[in-house]
Amino acid sequence: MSAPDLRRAAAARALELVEPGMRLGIGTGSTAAAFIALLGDRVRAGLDVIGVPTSEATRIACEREGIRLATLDELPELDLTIDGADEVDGRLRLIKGGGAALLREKIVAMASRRMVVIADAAKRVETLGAFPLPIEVNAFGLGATWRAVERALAESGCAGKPLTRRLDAAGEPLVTDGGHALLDAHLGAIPDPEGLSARLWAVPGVVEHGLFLGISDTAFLAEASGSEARVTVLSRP
Ligand SMILES: O=C(CO)[C@H](O)[C@H](O)COP(=O)(O)O
Repeated sequence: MSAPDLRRAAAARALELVEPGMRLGIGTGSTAAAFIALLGDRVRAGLDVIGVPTSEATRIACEREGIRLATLDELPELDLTIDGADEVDGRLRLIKGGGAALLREKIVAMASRRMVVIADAAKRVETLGAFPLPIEVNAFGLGATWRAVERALAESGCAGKPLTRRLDAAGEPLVTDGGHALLDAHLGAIPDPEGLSARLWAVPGVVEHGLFLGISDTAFLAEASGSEARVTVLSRP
């Protein structure tokens, strides 16, 4: 069972939630791409839905599949967002932003009545933080913001952990779809995600961070079971 097979199995399970006429938030990343491909098949077979993409990459992928799109200005309330995640804990708290789309992903998820995560079961963790936490920051005053973020991390029990600036494929500083810089905090473990979230939001140059807390209520996690993919449903207690 390959990783693409697992992504497709999780995406197929989420597709069962999609009903005609729904306004969908459409996530970013390789698992979201599997969902977009399956949704495209359904749209070509006559399903009428409209989507709001969470990144330029997703917008292009949806257009290629013939999925009708709108902006969040045109559709400020959505029925359902389907998106991937980099880590999922037992309380459905997430780390997202591995694909640099965390800001739009969070705005779209928060505008949705429901956010459902699709992922390989390997993303399920006991404690968030092994995946570097993405922190989107305004490029103005980056040095000062950097130091303030380090202080916020230290106050949250994550002292002395390295912070790096995300680079793009060409090795240049990455610029997000929103025109911002992206930092990655290599924490190993986040003992208090809610406390860290509050402290990061208190830093003026922080635009958003990749902790999604209390946003998603369901995750479809796919793992191999013999030659089949088994999808486990994780629900927020
Ligand atoms: O948050 C994201 C993009 O910003 C993605 O959803 C996350 O990185 C998971 O990606 P993938 O499905 O490729 O593992």
